[in-house]
Amino acid sequence: MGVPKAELHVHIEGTLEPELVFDLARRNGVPAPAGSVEELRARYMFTGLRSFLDVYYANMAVLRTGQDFHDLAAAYLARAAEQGVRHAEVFFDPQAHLARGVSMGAVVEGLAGAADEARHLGISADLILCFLRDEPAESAAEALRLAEPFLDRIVAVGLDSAEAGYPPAAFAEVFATARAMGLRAVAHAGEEGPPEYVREALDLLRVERVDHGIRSLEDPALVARLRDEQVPLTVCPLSNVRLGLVDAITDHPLARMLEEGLLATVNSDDPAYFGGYAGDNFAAVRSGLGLSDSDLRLLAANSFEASFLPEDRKTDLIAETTGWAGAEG
Ligand code: HPA
Ligand SMILES: [Zn+2]
Repeated sequence: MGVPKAELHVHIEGTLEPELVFDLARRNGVPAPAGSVEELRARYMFTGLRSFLDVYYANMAVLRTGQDFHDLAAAYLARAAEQGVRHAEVFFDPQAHLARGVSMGAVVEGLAGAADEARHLGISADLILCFLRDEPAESAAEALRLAEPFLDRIVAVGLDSAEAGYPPAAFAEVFATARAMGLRAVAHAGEEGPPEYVREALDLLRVERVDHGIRSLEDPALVARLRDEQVPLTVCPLSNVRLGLVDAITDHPLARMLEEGLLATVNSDDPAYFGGYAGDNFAAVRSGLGLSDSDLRLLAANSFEASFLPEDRKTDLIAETTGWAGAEG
């Protein structure tokens, strides 16, 4: 089960396991992207973010109906709950689905329905609408407009997809609109993009968390700011290794981030593609970096602290991490 934790960086489309790709292709009468589950899984050798995204967008073409989004989220939430996730803030990429003729309502209501049902498993979930940074800002604004009837089911906006060459600045206006609607804000920055993109996300998008942020370590002044302001960073260790951004789990900068006093959390990103869910990422950094049980408790407490949960629920969940008996317990 592992330490009780929140997952703050998971793309629901990145939880689409190969078996479900084939089930949904059959159910919807659309072509499967490969001849077999094994053949599809064998393609999961990535040379960088772009090479991963090509497979990720191709596979999600099997998602057509509200039921599909429901089933996708139900499967993820059940697996996350098994690994000790008590709360998840889940990204979704509506522009990718709207482009295939799937409605915003089908996506949001499918995902939100599964979240409601998963409460009996002891896990809560909120949705984060992500804009695709390699699409024009007008397309992001249109997605936000289409989401307006569903804002009671969405906690925040985010920014994802190919990062290098797509700085946050272009999305300042749509983020301002989203914040004026009462949504919180996060953005991927400093995954493959430079530290300057992290500054832009903070200063121009006014985000409350930075997703990834690992390249911030290249800039000591930025590290000092992230520490002083206790800006949460949603780090995804197995993702960074599988995309070649970090050579090996034993070299992952998470340990240094903790030493620097940064508010780091551990997350799975796209667990169907990168070799594991939230608990698997905790286990990987524990053995790969030699983290102690008290480091794991700190990472788990950070995850609740950095969440968009109400303060009273944060306090209760942080108390659960303190009471956790440890990996051997
Ligand atoms: O790791 C990621 N980075 C950016 N965009 C993404 N969309 C899904 N996963 C990712
Ligand atoms: Zn991500």
